Amino acid sequence: MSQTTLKHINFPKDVRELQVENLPHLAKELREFIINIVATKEGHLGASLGVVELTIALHYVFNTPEDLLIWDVGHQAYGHKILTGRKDSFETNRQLNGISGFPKRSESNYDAFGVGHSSTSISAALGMAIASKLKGEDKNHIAVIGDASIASGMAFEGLNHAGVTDANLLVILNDNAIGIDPSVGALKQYLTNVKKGTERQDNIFEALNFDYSGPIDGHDLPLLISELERLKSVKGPKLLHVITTKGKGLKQAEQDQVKYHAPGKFDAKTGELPAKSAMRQPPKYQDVFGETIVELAFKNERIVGITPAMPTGSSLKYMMDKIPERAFDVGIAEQHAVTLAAGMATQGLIPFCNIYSTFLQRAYDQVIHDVALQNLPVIFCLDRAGLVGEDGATHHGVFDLAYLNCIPNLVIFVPRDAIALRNIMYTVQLGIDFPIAIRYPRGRGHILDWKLPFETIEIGKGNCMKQGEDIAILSVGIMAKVVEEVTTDLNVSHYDMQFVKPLDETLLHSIFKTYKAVVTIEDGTIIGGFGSSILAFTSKNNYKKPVTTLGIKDEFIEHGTVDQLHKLQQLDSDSLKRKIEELLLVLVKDS
Ligand SMILES: Cc1ncc(C[n+]2csc(CCOP(=O)(O)OP(=O)(O)O)c2C)c(N)n1
Ligand SMILES: CC(=O)[C@@H](O)[C@H](O)COP(=O)(O)O
Ligand SMILES: [Mg+2]
Repeated sequence: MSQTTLKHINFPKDVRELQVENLPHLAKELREFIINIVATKEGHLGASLGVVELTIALHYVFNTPEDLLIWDVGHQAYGHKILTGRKDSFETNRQLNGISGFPKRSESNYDAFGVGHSSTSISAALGMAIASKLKGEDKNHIAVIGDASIASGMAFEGLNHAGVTDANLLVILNDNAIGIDPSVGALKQYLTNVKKGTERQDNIFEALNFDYSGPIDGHDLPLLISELERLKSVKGPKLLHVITTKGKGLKQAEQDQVKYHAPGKFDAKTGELPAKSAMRQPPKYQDVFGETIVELAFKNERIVGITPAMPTGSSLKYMMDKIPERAFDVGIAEQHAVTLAAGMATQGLIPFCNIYSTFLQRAYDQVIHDVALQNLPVIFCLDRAGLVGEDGATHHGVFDLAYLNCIPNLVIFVPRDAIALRNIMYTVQLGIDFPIAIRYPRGRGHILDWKLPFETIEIGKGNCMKQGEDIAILSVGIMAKVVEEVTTDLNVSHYDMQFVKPLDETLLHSIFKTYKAVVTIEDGTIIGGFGSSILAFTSKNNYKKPVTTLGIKDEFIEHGTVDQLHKLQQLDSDSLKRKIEELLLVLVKDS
């Protein structure tokens, strides 16, 4: 085959017909292709660069899609997508109406399982392997899982079960010694010792009845291929330990693996990131959290911070750097993070447990059973609430208001801006006798001067932002900004209710007595969220005024920019304005 392999490749036939000695050239082209597109279109970079050889080897050796290949998390699957029919659409990756950044069953039959949240691959592959056996089918089932993801409880549950089956399951541990941030925990130390050759006895995977092989160099294509060929004929659960370098092939990505996990735009030739803008910008909510917790923790020694594997993303890193003995990265372990916080709270500590809204879904029982039921004063800081943009359906933080709303004892606060976030953090560390969830979005707000002297926030109180006539718009969180834009032109009232729970009932009674109609707006699901609580309030109190509830509709929202998605959900200022004007017309007609 000529040197232009990727350009003319027709998958899978052409790849499988290549000589092994031609595969490194394909790997080189695949890397360049990924770098060139991610440099301009953005996305996850380092993880996919690290598994280029592994991707080629897997598709070369196994008969995908008949053999079922599952990528854990799926942020490393760009090479897989490009090789399996999505080369031409790859430039639409993560964009509105484009392909998803993660494997997705509806996108390709090579995507055996939909992913995005970590540590699901072993259970899913085991489920498929058991199904194949029951159906009498002879297939291979392969889960590729990273060193940070395999340390999660769910992965261990899968290993523990698989070890007592004769399922035809191959787990490939892609060990690059890093998650988004450096991997943590005793398992990480164990894997490091295995690599150094100081931990050859009592192999943890052999102890779980897996046929263990490795560690082998995951960039050595001939070696990978011969090892995978050998494993094809090994029966039962097996684990191949592969060592790779995250960011392989792009110098900067290898050197700064945290930044190049998902670097944004960069120069494809030099690997350089663009210079930071010199213009003063409003801070990211994450940095408001990170800087504020440090400021508070220096004064209040009972404050502790917890993150499950997202120190950089959440900015808890600031506290880990300044007060390391009170800031904990527990790895991809959301359930543990929540119950750890609960345990700390029983002993008088003030835990700020920072979890992305979407990942808290995994620790729902812990929130209910370990925190709320015991009414423990855990402070949940739920980052990435609302629509997160290009990560799409697996990552939007739109369910939290609904899934938290029904939990007794739990207070839910949604700051409208950075100052409110800072002030609620200040307020709750002064002392609370209930758990609280504070949920805020990804990225920057709009307030430049946010580091003002702290003020306390009265629990359960809303604010009147603008007094008008006829219609009251009740917002929570960053929707206040959208309402503000609309109410500059329209003579209606705006209330920032702040608390989804408890509702400010005194304020609500006065609103329902004053206005002809009420509109609620939130960046969470309409079902079960803030608006639904307002509807429940009206029916409980027998108010007959019309209430319009705006928010995320009853559907999974795909990927796109946050602005595009807000527009599609009619949560942008033009849509809100249209809605209010329609309502005003109806009110005029009815009067
Ligand atoms: C349940 C859950 N928690 C957190 C994340 C965020 N996350 C995505 S990738 C990642 C690190 C994965 O590391 P590893 O498994 O070692 O794969 P690598 O990136 O090194 O290829 C984390 C923490 C997630 N996707 N799912
Ligand atoms: C794959 C994954 O789950 C993370 O990499 C996630 O994309 C991080 O999101 P942020 O960029 O919002 O931190
Ligand atoms: Mg890793």
